Amino acid sequence: MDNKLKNFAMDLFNINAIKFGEFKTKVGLMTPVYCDLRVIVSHPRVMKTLSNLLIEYINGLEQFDIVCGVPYTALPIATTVSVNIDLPMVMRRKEAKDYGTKKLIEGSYKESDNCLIIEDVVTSGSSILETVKDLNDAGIKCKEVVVLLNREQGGANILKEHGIKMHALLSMTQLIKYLREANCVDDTIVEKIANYLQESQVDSSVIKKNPNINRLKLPYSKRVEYAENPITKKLLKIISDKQTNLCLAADVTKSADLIKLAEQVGPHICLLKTHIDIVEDFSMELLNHLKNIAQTYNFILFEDRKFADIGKTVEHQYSKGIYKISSWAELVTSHSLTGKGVLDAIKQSSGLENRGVFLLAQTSAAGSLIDEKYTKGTLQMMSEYPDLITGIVCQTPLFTDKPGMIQLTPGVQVNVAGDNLGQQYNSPESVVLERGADVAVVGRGITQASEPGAAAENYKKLLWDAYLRRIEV
Ligand SMILES: O=c1ccn([C@@H]2O[C@H](COP(=O)(O)O)[C@@H](O)[C@H]2O)c(=O)[nH]1
Repeated sequence: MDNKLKNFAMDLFNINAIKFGEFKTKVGLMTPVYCDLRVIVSHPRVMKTLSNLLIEYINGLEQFDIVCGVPYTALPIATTVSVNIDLPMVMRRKEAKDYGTKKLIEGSYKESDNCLIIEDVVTSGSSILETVKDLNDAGIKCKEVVVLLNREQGGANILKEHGIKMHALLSMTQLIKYLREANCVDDTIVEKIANYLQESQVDSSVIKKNPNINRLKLPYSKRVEYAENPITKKLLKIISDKQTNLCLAADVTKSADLIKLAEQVGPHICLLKTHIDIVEDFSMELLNHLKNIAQTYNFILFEDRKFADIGKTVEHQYSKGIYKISSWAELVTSHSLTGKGVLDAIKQSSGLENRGVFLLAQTSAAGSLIDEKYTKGTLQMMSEYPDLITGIVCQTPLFTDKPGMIQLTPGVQVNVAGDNLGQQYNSPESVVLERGADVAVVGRGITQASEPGAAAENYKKLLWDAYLRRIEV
């Protein structure tokens, strides 16, 4: 089987079914490898090989009453299998006809027939689940799917969670290994794909309840109506009106520098993020200046306080002390570490009408102790406080089905070299196109530029162009 698969991998490469470069996926993110198996229908020899490979695989599985291909690419593949092993096939329509039977499943079948599903490529498994749902609604049982290629991005686990066992002829790792051995790709591509697979894992949250709502494809202006928090609405409107998804990390230590910076970059940003406790000559006067500048240039003041204590302490840290954060920062960040008490404290002290919170679910720092369980717990907290949470601070698209929430991504610079204290950078294009950022945080890329205003304008343009490419305007 190994040799046959290797030859088949070469066939796929030769007919241009596997491409390397920069491609957009179904959910709007970028990928360095694209599998377009629709072309197989034009290559009967490759189709025959695929059919034989699938049949060899299926013969090792339990018996099925019927087979069904996931529309559309897998339809002809399932047909060849059906014809060659004499296994009846049914077809799933993507839309019901508006005349005649209005059935979604075409063909002859009995209720409780056991159906084998066939699919070409699996990323999240969402298309398979849509097919399973329609088959189940028609009374047909589906427990197993055979796929040509598993992209290894989490689809197998998601299907397992839904009671579907996935069998794959090839995994992405295997495919790339075969192509490397045959010198069809070089080590740089192999490494790029390995990194991409590691960084683009998906979980059940990407299985959208409503396939029409995907924040990565929706313009900011259209997302306003989905936001439940008033500051989130305000932010989305500012982003849309000013055409900027740039947040400045204004990490300077003197009031005069902060004011000057705010004036210089004001026209180009939607958020001005502060660490107010690093300002050596802090006074409430500084905040009055900042509030005026924010009003003049229409941006939001955002204190990156990263609350992480018990609720009662956070209540004081938020509203009392010398900084009185709640009185001027419309947005703050919080860790999810100590649980919901923090959010309740912020909610109580601010009222809901004019404050929002970004929860930190991942960090850009190397060696962070945040693991997958912590990140998932943070997303759960987000779902429980839709009226308070503005979004999530993270590095990868952890959610796509909540267009009213904003993904804020720090660690952004044109020069992606990183610093000597663990900060890791990605380019403006990649955070928006590959990592799902709605708003990108840029600090030293602007503050250390010789002309911060011009640098901010440049970042604004790069980020906005990437956003336009993402939504395909
Ligand atoms: O994971 C995180 C969370 C927050 N930050 C903050 O963003 C800026 C980044 O500044 P640069 O100069 O662009 O590195 C800074 O204020 C951090 O506190 C982050 O970097 N990573």
